[in-house]
Formats: sequence, structure tokens, C-alpha cells
Amino acid sequence: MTQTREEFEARLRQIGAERYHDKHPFHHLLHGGGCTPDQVRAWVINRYYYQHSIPMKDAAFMSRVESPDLRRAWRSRIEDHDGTDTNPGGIKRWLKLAEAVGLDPDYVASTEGVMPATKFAVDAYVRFVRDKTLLEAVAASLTELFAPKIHADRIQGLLKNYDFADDSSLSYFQNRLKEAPKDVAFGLKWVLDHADTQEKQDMAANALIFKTDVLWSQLDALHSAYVEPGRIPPGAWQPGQGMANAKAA
Ligand SMILES: O=C(O)c1cc(C(=O)O)c2c(n1)C(=O)C(=O)c1cc(C(=O)O)[nH]c1-2
Repeated sequence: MTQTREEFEARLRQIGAERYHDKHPFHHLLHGGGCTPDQVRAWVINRYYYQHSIPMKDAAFMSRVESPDLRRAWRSRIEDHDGTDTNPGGIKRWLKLAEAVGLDPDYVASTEGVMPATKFAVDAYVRFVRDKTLLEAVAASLTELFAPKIHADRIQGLLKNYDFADDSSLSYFQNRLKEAPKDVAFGLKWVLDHADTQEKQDMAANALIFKTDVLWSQLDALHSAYVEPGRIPPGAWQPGQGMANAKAA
């Protein structure tokens, strides 16, 4: 049976309550101060791959949208990450974080050393958005409903527990707190408006589940490579590589 708007929204929120990556042990370690500097670096290097792919994902989405109104509402997402004349954008802010943890930002931006599992997961998200219905693509972005809480927890946890954390190194997350709410309000309304049959509601819910899997599997890979059992896959970053001071020397 088709759910009411309220029931369907509750179903989407329940997916986040059960599956969002704020529950992953790697995030508990990171936010609680339990990561070594190299574990933080591994996270920054791999997560950069997600950051650098998000605008490509949004460009893939927009290339398929026929409605000028929908494209206009969506395009600020690309500017938020790539920047404008007056805003450096999220990718540059992420590289500030990379510098603050001692990495060479050029190394991080090269995406060398990113684990294969990170690439598989993130590339699958870009392909999903390119190939599936617009409804599924917008629904997949709705993990951002749950992101403000994790960003706020992260800012608080990193500031409390790590010397590298300050307003400059954490500016990425501070900015997302301002940017994400408008995106997610728009995306949620769009999905609720368009998922008007049971079949479409199921498609949208499954798209959101897929996206939680994309996020979760990245952290599983990070945990197994750099925490326990510490099995770094061939070709992935080894502690000591890509450091800023190695370049200066
Ligand atoms: O730190 C996080 O946990 C987190 C999660 C997500 C998400 O839920 O996909 C995004 C972000 N951050 C983020 O910063 C971001 O710009 C973003 C864009 C998107 C998207 O799917 O379009 N998700 C996310």
C-alpha cells in the first residue's frame, strides 16, 4: 500500500536511524580521540575521494534533468564543493584539513593511495546517480538528512581530542552545517512529492539504503586496513607516504 507522506518520511528517517555511518566503530574511534595520527590521515586521504566525486555525481545528475527549475535548485551543490569567485569551496577546505594533519595536499588531491574499496564504493554511487531514475538519485542524496548531526559531533570530538583541530582545519564541516540544510530540505520535499505510489516509495527507500551501504562500506575498508587487523591493500597509502615535510626536505 502507498504510505502517506508522513509515514513515508518516517520510513526514510528510520533507515538513517538504523544504518547511517554515524554508528560505525571507525567514527566512534575518530570522534572519541582514539585514532592515531596515521589513522586520521588514512581517513582524510580516502574521504577525499568521496569529496572529489560528489560534484561529478551532481554534474551527472544535472546532465539528465530536463527541468530548468530543478537544475537551478541543484547547481549550488556543485558550487559548494568546487567553489566560486568568492568561496573557496569544499574541496579546497578538505585539503586544508589534509595539510593540518601533516599531509601534502597535492598528494591527497592526486587520489594516489586511495584504497580500491573506497573507489569501488564511491564510483558505484556516481554510476547509480547516472544510471537510475531521478527519483532514486535524489533519494540517495538524502543521507544528508543525517549528516548535520555527525558533522556537529565531529567538530566537537575533533576539537576536544586532537591538536590539529581548529577553525581553519575544520572549516569544511562548519560550512557543511550551513550548506546541507537547504539541499536536504529541497531533496526531501522533492522525493515526498514524487514518490506517489508504493513502487516509487520502495524505489526511493532502497536507493537510500544503497547509499547508507556506500558510506558504511568505506568505513569497513578503512577499519580493516588501518585499525584491525591492519591489512593495507596493495597500492594503498602506507604511513609515511605523502607527507608535507617529506616534500619540503
Ligand atoms: O561527513 C559525513 O558523514 C558526510 C556524509 C554525507 C552523506 O551522508 O552522504 C555527505 C557529506 N558528509 C558531505 O559533506 C557532503 O558534502 C555530501 C554530499 C552528499 C550527497 O550525497 O550528495 N552526501 C554528503
